[in-house]
Amino acid sequence: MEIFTYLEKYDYEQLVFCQDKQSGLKAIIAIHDTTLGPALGGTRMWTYSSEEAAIEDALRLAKGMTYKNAAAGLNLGGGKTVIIGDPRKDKNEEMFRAFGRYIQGLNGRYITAEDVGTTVADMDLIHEETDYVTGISPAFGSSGNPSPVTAYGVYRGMKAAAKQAFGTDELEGKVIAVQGVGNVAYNLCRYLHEEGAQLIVTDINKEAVQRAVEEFGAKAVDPDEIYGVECDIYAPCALGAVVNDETIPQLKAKVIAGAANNQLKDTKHGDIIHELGIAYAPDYVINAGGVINVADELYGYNQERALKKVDQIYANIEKVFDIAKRDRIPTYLAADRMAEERIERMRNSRSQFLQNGHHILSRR
Ligand SMILES: NC(=O)c1ccc[n+]([C@@H]2O[C@H](COP(=O)([O-])OP(=O)(O)OC[C@H]3O[C@@H](n4cnc5c(N)ncnc54)[C@H](O)[C@@H]3O)[C@@H](O)[C@H]2O)c1
Ligand SMILES: CC(C)C[C@H](N)C(=O)O
Repeated sequence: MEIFTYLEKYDYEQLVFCQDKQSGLKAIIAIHDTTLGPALGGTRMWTYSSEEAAIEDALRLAKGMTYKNAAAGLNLGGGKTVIIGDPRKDKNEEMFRAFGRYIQGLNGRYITAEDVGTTVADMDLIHEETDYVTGISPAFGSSGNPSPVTAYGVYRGMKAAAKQAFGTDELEGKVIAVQGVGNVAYNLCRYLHEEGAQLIVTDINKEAVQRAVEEFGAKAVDPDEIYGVECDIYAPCALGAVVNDETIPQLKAKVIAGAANNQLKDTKHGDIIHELGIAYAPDYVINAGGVINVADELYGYNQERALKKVDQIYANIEKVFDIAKRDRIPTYLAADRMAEERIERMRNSRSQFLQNGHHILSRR
């Protein structure tokens, strides 16, 4: 990969490589765009097949956070970290402490939180070295694990998408196919079950499936079967790239609404499902509940205020569908337009002079 060519093409600001021999830390922090504010995005720990794959993932995820934060109405830019390693066996205290010191070195340009492979306990270790971390333990007056709040946002966004497809946002009696019943989807299933939806679930983790069957009366299917089941709504809550050439012909659902990041394998798949009349709730708009929740820590965490903001995911999904109808475009493009327009408006509003972000006389 020609790194500077790539950074220039997609307008990235900064790429930081962090190495600590003693702890084994190998981390890549990507900062995409800080027009709206400091870059906020989680830290993913994963066993990448190559360094290039890790760099690509960090870059792709950081750009995704720029769009997610902008579309959610947050005054935050987009960034993300990947740590190369196996989260089940390569973690140690020194690693997260060393990483925290690297974050501190960026002096607030980047703020981290949980992502796949990292936990609240990891964030607490980072917090030993820097304040630029969110999703730390509630014992610190903080917001803790973002997953249940992400689930609430997905639930609200799914209702808004259902309204587009079925004329009502009632989910009672609707058949919903949930792919992956991990941290987010377990909580999502609880909301859906409480509203009277019928659940079909799958996961490669048998215990996770069993729990959903026992607690929510869900029907279990094998991982490969989930795409083709008879259902009203398909909720991808495991992996990315699940809407692709192989899966689209199998889909019976009228709505796609789930937590997973980067659900469309390629943008052309967003065009295809649009032509098929499937109502797609763009991933980064519907799954913004976690980042909205952790971002509230920057104002002194208030759960009520955070959940009120997460509730707005319903209106944000409605807005995406309105833009799609107005401009006759697929919803994934409408979401991009919504995010990009906000960034541009804010960039332009900064053309007036302000001393250090404050009025020139404010230090008197
Ligand atoms: N946790 C959050 O707050 C948050 C926020 C935004 C987006 N997301 C995204 O939502 C998705 C789920 O996040 P999570 O925190 O619940 O992760 P998780 O790891 O707790 O859950 C994912 C589940 O998917 C299962 N899975 C993996 N491969 C599968 C396959 N091929 N078929 C079926 N199941 C499979 C795993 O066994 C696991 O139970 C991820 O894509 C994540 O990036 C999470
Ligand atoms: C900041 C985190 C809560 C971000 C979350 N991992 C996401 O992808 O939205």
